Amino acid sequence: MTNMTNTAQTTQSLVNQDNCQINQISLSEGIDTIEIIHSRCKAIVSLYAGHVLSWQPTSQREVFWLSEATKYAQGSAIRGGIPLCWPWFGPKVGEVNHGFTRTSIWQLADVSSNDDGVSLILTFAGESLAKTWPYRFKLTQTLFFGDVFKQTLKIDNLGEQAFEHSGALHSYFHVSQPEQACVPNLTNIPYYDKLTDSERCTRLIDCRGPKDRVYKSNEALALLDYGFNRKLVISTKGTQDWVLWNPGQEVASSMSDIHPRGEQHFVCLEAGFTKPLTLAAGQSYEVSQKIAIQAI
Ligand SMILES: O=P(O)(O)OC[C@H]1O[C@@H](O)[C@H](O)[C@@H](O)[C@@H]1O
Repeated sequence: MTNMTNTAQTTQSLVNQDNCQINQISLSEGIDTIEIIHSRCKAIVSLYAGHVLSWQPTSQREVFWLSEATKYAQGSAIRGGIPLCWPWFGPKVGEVNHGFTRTSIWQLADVSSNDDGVSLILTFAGESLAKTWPYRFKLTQTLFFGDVFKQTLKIDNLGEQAFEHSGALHSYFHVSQPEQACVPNLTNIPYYDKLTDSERCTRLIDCRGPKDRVYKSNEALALLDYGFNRKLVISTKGTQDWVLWNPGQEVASSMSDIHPRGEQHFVCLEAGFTKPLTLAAGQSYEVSQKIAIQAI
């Protein structure tokens, strides 16, 4: 968060209790963050992009990786945390990679806390926000930060025609080293390998990059980290696949928003529905993930 602290800030207190402080911090360029300090955890969420930046349960290491070189500026995607990819996953000619949601401003609709943690509700609605995607929609993101983390994205089609959409909860998990991290549940699961444009099924030994794979599984999985001696147990609803991505050293060093050697400390495990689904007029669709931490 080093490059956030240099920008002009004003702070508004939203909750001020013995076990919980929640502040809304306005950075320059119209970017606001919600900072949570609770007896169970600390967390930061950006209203720009509706983006979780940080979650650190008390007595644990940070769970999400966030680039020290990312920009906090309108029009730029934030590198790290949990970008929300929607209404499409991946590239689209003439449009922003992974959809406009991650470069749009969200509203804070509700904040609440109890002894277990903090819940936030964020919303983002619009119509015709992309040349190739002229539909009317509302997104409602519900977040819970405590000993566990829960995230639900509800998508409402508010228009009068069906639309196609795809997306992902694109989590960047903080790991000791990709070489020390593995996901046993993905071993022997068939995947589409974006790097070779081929369907494959190989043993997954560790998470070192370059890897860019769409696994055909939506089963709960565990990201084991033998350097940090912890296991992140991730379960989902409403998704179709898991995307495993780490750019590797060569590609990362050409990306201006990844700090030097930054790729040595994250593994992206994205809860996705990467193949387009049809959402009828007036209908809604939900994707969610829950993350718990266990020692190994
Ligand atoms: O640079 P972006 O748009 O944030 O995308 C990062 C990566 O996101 C992953 O989801 C994709 O599978 C990769 O192909 C892509 O490189």
